[in-house]
Amino acid sequence: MRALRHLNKYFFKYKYRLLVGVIITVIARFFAIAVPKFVGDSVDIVEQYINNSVTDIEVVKEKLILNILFILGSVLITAFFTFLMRQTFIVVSRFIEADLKNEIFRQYQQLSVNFYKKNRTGDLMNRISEDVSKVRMYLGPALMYSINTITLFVVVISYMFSIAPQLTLYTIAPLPILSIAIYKLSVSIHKRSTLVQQFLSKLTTYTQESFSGISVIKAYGLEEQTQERFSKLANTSKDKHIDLVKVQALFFPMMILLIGVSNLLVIFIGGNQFVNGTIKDFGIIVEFIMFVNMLTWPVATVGWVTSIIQQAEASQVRINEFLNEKPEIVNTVSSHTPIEGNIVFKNVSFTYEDTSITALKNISFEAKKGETIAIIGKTGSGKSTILNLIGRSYDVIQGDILINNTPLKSMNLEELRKNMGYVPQDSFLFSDTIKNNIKFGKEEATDQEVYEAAKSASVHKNIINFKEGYETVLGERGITLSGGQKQRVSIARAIIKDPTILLFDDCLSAVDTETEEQILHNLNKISKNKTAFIVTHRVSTAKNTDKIIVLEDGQIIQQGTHNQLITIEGYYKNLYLKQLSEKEN
Ligand SMILES: Nc1ncnc2c1ncn2[C@@H]1O[C@H](COP(=O)(O)OP(=O)(O)OP(=O)(O)O)[C@@H](O)[C@H]1O
Repeated sequence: MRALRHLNKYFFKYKYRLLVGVIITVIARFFAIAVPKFVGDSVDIVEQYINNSVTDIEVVKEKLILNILFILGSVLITAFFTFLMRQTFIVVSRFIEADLKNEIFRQYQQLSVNFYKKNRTGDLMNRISEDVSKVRMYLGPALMYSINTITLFVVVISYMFSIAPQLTLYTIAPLPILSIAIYKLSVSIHKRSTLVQQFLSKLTTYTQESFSGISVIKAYGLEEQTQERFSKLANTSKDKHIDLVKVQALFFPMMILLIGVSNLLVIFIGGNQFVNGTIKDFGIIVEFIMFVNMLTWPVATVGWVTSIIQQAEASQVRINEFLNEKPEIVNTVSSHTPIEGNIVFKNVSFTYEDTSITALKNISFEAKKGETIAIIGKTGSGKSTILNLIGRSYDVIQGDILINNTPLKSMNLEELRKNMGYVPQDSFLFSDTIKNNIKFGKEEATDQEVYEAAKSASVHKNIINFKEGYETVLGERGITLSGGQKQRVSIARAIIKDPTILLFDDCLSAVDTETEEQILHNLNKISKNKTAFIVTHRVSTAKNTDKIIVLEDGQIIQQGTHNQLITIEGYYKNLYLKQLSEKEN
């Protein structure tokens, strides 16, 4: 129950609603026990008429009608309050469920890129959906049934004791057995349903992948094999379901058996006691039979609730694990720290913790405000890592990165990110309209600003050629953009932000050289006061920049302008000559 303490703050938040819930439950149970009492009374009056202790049939009739009206009234009131009880507890549980989801999502947003690398997306999703659902069962049904059971027990059993103590003991004796049996059954049901869930999610993942990769499956003629693997998974999933159904099928028969045993005990022992005079009224036996039936379900819920709490505890442990995770990149500065574009790397070395790969070794360079820097080098040489470090996706441990002589860590992180326009290597677009995808960089942007940004990224003409223009929906529900179009929409998203620092991570690779030239030309115009870093494999991209940094194996091997570097023997000159001859051929 330790992990579940995390939820106490939410119980506190909704304390008044919960208090109302408890009062409603107590009222509902009080009226519920009135029914057996009036039934018992009715049997007694009939019995008295048969024994001739009451001789006037009109008195009997009047009493019976009155009891029927009381029963009807009690049933209606009980039903109304039971409705209110469910409304209160279940609604509160839905409130807390939403609050908890928000808390988890907020935490996810704060956690750094490294966290996402260490944990699988499926796991992150499960904790915010499956696990929260299990916790909700504890917040809603478990709480509601517990209060219901406690109230019913206190009210019913004390009433039973007051009218027939010995018979009460015999009647409730089998109930703990029922509770334990239901508990065992619930645990077994839970184990089996977890397996069912696992296989269902395997099946879903497999199906999803098969649909996404349908073109590869068809191209390699793998339909048969894919079908076979699907059938195997579907069969195992079916077997697991049957296992579950077998155990679930035991639930109600077991309850009926134990209710039957309790009823028999009431009839047998109650009957004997009535014959030997321990019990005076025959109606008591009828009342007790009704009480036994009334108690059975709450007793069964004790076992069920115990297993719900166990599952909720296990889920909350998993949720807390992520909630307690400390973000690696934190903002320690709340004051205003102007972001100017002078960026200096001083002896920066960087090793990725998870792979132990040293991506940068003793890197030093300077980028002045307004300059455009090209970073060029073989694949895996550390180009993207430089951009990642400027954007503080990771923190530097060895060496320093300074922006206007202030270490990066001493800058307000929010301000830093606001002043940064980053275009990743594989551009990601949301399943939304093109316009909203561009506006992602500046929510309040006007249509005109969106068009201007798209023009600067040389994608405006493509967009207006679509039937729906800027309102064209992308992704699964809509059209798929070509690689180059995607890259350019991503560039427009960065440009619209009008940031101080632009980080382009090889984001012109899918664009033809002519369009690339246009974009670079536009960029030149808009980046007068901005510092821009362009990671590239092409000399055509690098040649007009203010400085070119050539990386190899995490080290800077050359640095200078295009004109300087083509005169020096080395990587850049070789690349230049190679790409030149490719162009000529
Ligand atoms: N997030 C990461 N976690 C662990 N290792 C990484 C990570 N990103 C990159 N690396 C490793 O660091 C090295 C440098 O990678 P980086 O992405 O900076 O190279 P790059 O020059 O941008 O390559 P490319 O041109 O292929 O994009 C590589 O060996 C890579 O495997």
